[in-house]
Amino acid sequence: MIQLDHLTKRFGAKTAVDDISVTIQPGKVTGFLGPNGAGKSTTMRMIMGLDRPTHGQALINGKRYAEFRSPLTEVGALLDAKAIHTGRTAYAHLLSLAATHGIPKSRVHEVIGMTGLESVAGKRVGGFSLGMGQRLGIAAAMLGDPATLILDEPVNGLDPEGVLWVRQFARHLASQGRTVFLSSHLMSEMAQTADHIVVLGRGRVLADAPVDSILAAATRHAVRVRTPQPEQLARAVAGADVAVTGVEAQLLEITGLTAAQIGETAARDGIVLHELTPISASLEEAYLELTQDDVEYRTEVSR
Ligand SMILES: Nc1ncnc2c1ncn2[C@@H]1O[C@H](COP(=O)(O)OP(=O)(O)OP(=O)(O)O)[C@@H](O)[C@H]1O
Repeated sequence: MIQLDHLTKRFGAKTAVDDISVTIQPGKVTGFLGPNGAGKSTTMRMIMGLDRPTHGQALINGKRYAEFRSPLTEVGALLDAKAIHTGRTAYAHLLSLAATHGIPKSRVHEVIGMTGLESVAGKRVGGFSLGMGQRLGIAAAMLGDPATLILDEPVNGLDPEGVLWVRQFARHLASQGRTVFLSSHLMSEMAQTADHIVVLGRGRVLADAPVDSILAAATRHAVRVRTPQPEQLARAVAGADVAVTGVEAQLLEITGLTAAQIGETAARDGIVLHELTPISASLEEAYLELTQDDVEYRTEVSR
């Protein structure tokens, strides 16, 4: 479990993380979402003891990172996949990490197998693809068999196969009862990977909820109906939770009813329909809406 308790980080006048209190539960994949600059990496760095909070604290299973006598066996992290000595082989890299933490050689072979690095373990890390580098970073994070995993943008820049692998691996680790906390700036990716989502915008928590309820709240369901009898249809479907909006002369957008309910009402009243289309706002659109006031660097469209 990871507990963030009024966690705050200021860099001079800039507040990167602004008083966040969140609990990240074991046995689940928790997605940490937010636009660039939202404060995700800074939060993860504070959990890992790499940045000191200005205020508040971050606890892993009840302790601060600095209090662990053997941190690698408590928490593994992938924070910057490129920060690896490039001249070494993957095997040598993992072996030296293991040696300095009293981890047996057999575990190095285990994590190499677990992350599918067998065929490249003897190759120099400098020649690794991004995907292989990510796998190596995850292998290093798994060396101490930690109960808590923190991965910063683990799918960034990966091909579809790599993305799928990270997704399945994260789910597998959570199913073993581990706490898995991973960041992304892509809602669609997180919706497929996470059980629970924490959305950050300008250092503040904008949402902290199970992925299902985020999806339900985020997606707008409406039905587009084309009919030569719009007034009649609007009267026929009228009800407390129903909203009818005119889009064009013979085109309505109706919320609060399913396409089937609208079709049946129209049939009952003899109203002719030319089109009946369920529409839903994409998840990515909903996420942009949620964070639009919180994007630090907005792309200006020049005309
Ligand atoms: N060492 C630092 N000194 C000054 N400002 C910093 C420092 N580290 C981060 N920041 C600022 O804090 C804010 C949050 O940055 P952070 O990297 O945590 O965001 P992020 O959500 O991880 O975004 P990204 O995906 O772009 O890394 C940004 O405005 C960033 O410029």
